[in-house]
Amino acid sequence: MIELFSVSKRYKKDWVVKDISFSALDGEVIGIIGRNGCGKSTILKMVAGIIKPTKGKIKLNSNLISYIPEKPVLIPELTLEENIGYFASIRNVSKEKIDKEIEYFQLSSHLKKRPMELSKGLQQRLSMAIALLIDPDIVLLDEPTSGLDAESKKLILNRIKELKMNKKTILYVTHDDEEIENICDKVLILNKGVKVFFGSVEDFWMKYERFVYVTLAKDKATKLVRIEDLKNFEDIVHIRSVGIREYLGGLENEK
Ligand SMILES: Nc1ncnc2c1ncn2[C@@H]1O[C@H](COP(=O)(O)OP(=O)(O)OP(=O)(O)O)[C@@H](O)[C@H]1O
Repeated sequence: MIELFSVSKRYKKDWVVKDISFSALDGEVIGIIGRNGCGKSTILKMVAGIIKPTKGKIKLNSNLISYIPEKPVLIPELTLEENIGYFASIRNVSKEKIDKEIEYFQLSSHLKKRPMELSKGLQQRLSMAIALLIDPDIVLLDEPTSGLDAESKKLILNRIKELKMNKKTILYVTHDDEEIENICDKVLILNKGVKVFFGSVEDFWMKYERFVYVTLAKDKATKLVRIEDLKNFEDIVHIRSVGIREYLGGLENEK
């Protein structure tokens, strides 16, 4: 469990996280959403204990925490096998657990390669494998699937679902609407360091008016339409939902 009580962070004169409170229960995935620079990574780093809040308090029910930053932290001189071995030796991890992670993330045919020789997807899979060696209770992920190939994405998302089933508490920074709908139980929406919304995806859509994109047969034009206004169109050939991020981006652009 993760609890934030009125947490704020200041860098020099700038408050980049302002008075944030929320809690994440065991077995919950909380999506952290917002534009670039709105304080998402700063929140993860404060929960991970890498940086300290300027104000407020963070309570965790376990100190078994894994933080997976957006860019994998690997030792360039070591092979994949040596990287895992090194991190496992610091944490006293069994050979059985190492083999399990290598197998899960399908890394066995790449053991002798150095990080530079691995694709972005394989580097991220290795980073996840290392992070999960300690069997953490709290997992903090910063856009783990951003820019990855489909196979790596699937492996990582399935593993997150499994962690959730095993009652781990997960904070998940994402820019991906589909992932928000598929794996997040709740979302924390930030704007310039301020909490705009915290609650379930369903509650978000109850609170904010829902729009969809429709394509009309007549001119094949795509229009943004309120759900309750759909009945006014007779020639719709395609409907696409508007995701949370897209929705928030649209609102900001309209201002
Ligand atoms: N060490 C630092 N010193 C000074 N300012 C910082 C530092 N780290 C982050 N910032 C600033 O704090 C703000 C929030 O940064 P943060 O990385 O938390 O945003 P983010 O929402 O994760 O952005 P992105 O989506 O681009 O990763 C930004 O304006 C950033 O420039």
